[in-house]
Amino acid sequence: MEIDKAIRECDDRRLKTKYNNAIYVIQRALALYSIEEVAFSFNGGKDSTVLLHLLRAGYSLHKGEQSCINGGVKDFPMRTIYFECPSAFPEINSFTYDTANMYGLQLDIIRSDFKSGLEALLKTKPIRAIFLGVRMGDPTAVGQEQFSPSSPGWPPFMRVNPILDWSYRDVWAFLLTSKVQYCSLYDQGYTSIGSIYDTVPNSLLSMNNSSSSKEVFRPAYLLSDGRLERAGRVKKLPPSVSGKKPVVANGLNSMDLPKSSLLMASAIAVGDEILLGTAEDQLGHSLCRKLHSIGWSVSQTTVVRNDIDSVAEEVERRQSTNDMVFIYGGVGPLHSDVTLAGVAKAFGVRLAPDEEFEEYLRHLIGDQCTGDRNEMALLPEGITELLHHEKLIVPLIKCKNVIIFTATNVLELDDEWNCLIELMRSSGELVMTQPFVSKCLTTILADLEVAQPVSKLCLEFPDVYIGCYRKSRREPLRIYLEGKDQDRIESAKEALCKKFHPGAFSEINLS
Ligand SMILES: Cc1cc2nc3c(=O)[nH]c(=O)nc-3n(C[C@H](O)[C@H](O)[C@H](O)COP(=O)(O)O)c2cc1C
Ligand SMILES: Nc1ncnc2c1ncn2[C@@H]1O[C@H](COP(=O)(O)OP(=O)(O)OP(=O)(O)O)[C@@H](O)[C@H]1O
Ligand SMILES: [Mg+2]
Repeated sequence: MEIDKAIRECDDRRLKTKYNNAIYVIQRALALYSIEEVAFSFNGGKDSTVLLHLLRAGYSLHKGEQSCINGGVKDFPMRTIYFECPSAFPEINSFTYDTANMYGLQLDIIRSDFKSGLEALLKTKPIRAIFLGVRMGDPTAVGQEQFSPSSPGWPPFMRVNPILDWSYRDVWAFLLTSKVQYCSLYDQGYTSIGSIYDTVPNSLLSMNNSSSSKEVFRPAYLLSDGRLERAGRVKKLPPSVSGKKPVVANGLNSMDLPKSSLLMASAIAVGDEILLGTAEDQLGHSLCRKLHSIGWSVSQTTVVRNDIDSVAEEVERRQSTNDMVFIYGGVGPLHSDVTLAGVAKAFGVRLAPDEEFEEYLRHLIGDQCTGDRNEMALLPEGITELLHHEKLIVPLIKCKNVIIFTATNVLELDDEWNCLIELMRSSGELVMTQPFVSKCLTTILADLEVAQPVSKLCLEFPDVYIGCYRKSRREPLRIYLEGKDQDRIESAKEALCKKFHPGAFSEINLS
């Protein structure tokens, strides 16, 4: 079979791995279901074109035809479904029909929507499994495996996704290596094709020549960043206006929130080395100061082991009771780097290859990243948002209300924090509440003398945080008053002083 031969003879190791895995899925599906019971959902797009040739190769191998030199171009009896839509590009339509002709596909053309079309088809045909060219990163791929039963409410069939883990690069490596035809739109700058109403050529491929009136585009395979595959799709609204909620408690919108409201965060350090006493957690301290400086309260800082369940349990607990959770440590390619797996587990999702993140890593570490599988580019599926900032070489990772810092020291944290604040401020996602006001008083009075009056003061000023601490047993006691209302802090201070003889307290500046 010509496809199989072309891939096996090429020297792209990654492509071979992807090909072998896809062929394996196809062969297992063909072992499970008879050829009458399977169908191929083909729409002339690049992903389904890849799948067509994988299916031809897989079917041929399944039948033990490896020795067939010409590959039997028309020997592909699998039922092929095409949902034809009036808003499809004419080039897509003609490519679909021409391809069906060339390979002798038995085309079932359906002109209704996917669901009712499938309902009608499955009533008359014994179809039990449908092959799709869905890839991770496609909006519809979330939660799907290579074998995924159709969703509740859909007619029952198995969705088989042999190229689920293929990237944009993998798709083009396959199409170019196997030298098969693809829809002409991909040579005109289209990189992902929807309908005529929502798809334009990808401007990143524009060869903008001012002397020519018609814009010219380079072919799709020259798009170097697969993460920008959908840049030619009509833009969705930016996060701040697309209904995404700012990070605040109780489902309130930032606009509704009084500036004095208390927002709660917690920090999780992941590191056996901290628990072993080998290293110190300096980031937690720095993070508390930073959060405090923007008026946020920190409910807890914890240290957990480099263990998926420990991370998952802590994240699950904290994310449900805090407005935001910050986690650091345990991010990278080492055996102990399990933070992302823990976050994924906490939210009940799996880790999936993230093409966008993989491109960043590829630019950062180049060749070391071109393996068959890049573990570092696995991120919690469907809940991850990459926060890009020009000053960061890799974007920050945000999973719902959990921010994952990659910083390993305070200076790196400063950089990540500053970028985060800038980004979330401009998108309206982070509410900057009124900063805290504090006063610190010292006294040489004994603890026993101040104990009761200070307890009473706490009851009189429930909105003011009143704390006592010492730097050492020999030094004076420090009483700390903190809150968001300057006048209340002043009143609490006066009330405290009135309870003792004049001069019993003196105010010190802590900054
Ligand atoms: C053969 C086939 C099977 C599908 N099965 C399901 C399904 O089980 N559950 C579902 O929610 N959507 C299913 N869909 C719909 C797709 O997930 C998706 O909504 C559809 O491709 C629309 O994408 P678009 O809006 O980008 O055109 C199926 C589509 C096709 C073509
Ligand atoms: N109109 C359709 N008819 C039949 N199958 C379809 C249709 N639309 C989508 N599909 C199935 O869903 C898969 C995913 O569609 P998707 O648009 O992501 O990829 P594609 O169209 O193959 O390539 P591209 O991303 O370049 O548009 C297709 O490969 C195909 O299997
Ligand atoms: Mg498409």
